[in-house]
Amino acid sequence: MTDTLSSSDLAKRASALKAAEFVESGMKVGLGTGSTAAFLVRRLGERMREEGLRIVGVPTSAQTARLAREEGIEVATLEETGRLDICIDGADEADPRLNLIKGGGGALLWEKIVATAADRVVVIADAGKRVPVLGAFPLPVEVIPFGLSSTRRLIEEAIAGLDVDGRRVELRLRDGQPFVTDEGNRILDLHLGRIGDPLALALRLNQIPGVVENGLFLGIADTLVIGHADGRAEVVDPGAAQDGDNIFREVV
Ligand SMILES: O=C[C@H](O)[C@H](O)[C@H](O)COP(=O)(O)O
Repeated sequence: MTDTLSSSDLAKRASALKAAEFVESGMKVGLGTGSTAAFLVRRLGERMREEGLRIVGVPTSAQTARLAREEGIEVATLEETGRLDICIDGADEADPRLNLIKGGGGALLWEKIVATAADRVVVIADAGKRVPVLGAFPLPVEVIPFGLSSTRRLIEEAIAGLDVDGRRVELRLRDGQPFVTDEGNRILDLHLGRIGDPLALALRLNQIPGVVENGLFLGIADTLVIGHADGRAEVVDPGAAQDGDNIFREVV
């Protein structure tokens, strides 16, 4: 199995295996989406079979719900669970304050709802996801299909006045057709290059009618687990280890 994994997948797996150790029996767990989160869900399934771990999982996408069920994890909704003990999810970019871009797989809306319902949010990623400044990865914005071209124009106008390097807005396609999210919405990818003020951008985007949510996760993550291809994983916990003062935490 190990032989067939790329070095990036080995790193993703290392971070997921480390984060799986934070999960204890009886916990209600938010289950992320994407290739890194898939390693986590499989590991939790393995722990259930090997050690009798008992958890309830709240998936952040239909895709993760399917995988969790395949692994024998009890799947529930947030309505059923109430607050979660922990949410573990991947990311597309993470800056030094653990602010993130998410939604590369189109699951940002459920992911943000599930993450903000959890007492602890752990991000799992390979080292390449760590960036000094967010924005090289296109920022996904979930919009409703009604009035899409008008919403898109308003987004273009909004970013024209903000501290970013690029301004291209692209409708996400899959197999030549507009990508459809689990909520039946569309994704606009904002090619910004560099996001000088993520908070200003997040607030501005979410004021636009037709925008459901954006992929900036500001002040949401508590811990970052960075995996390496040799199987090592570093746990970065800025709240505990560094300044501990995340200016976004109270705001978004
Ligand atoms: O919508 C998808 C999610 O935000 C993913 O967690 C993110 O795109 C990272 O995915 P991966 O682990 O596949 O790089």
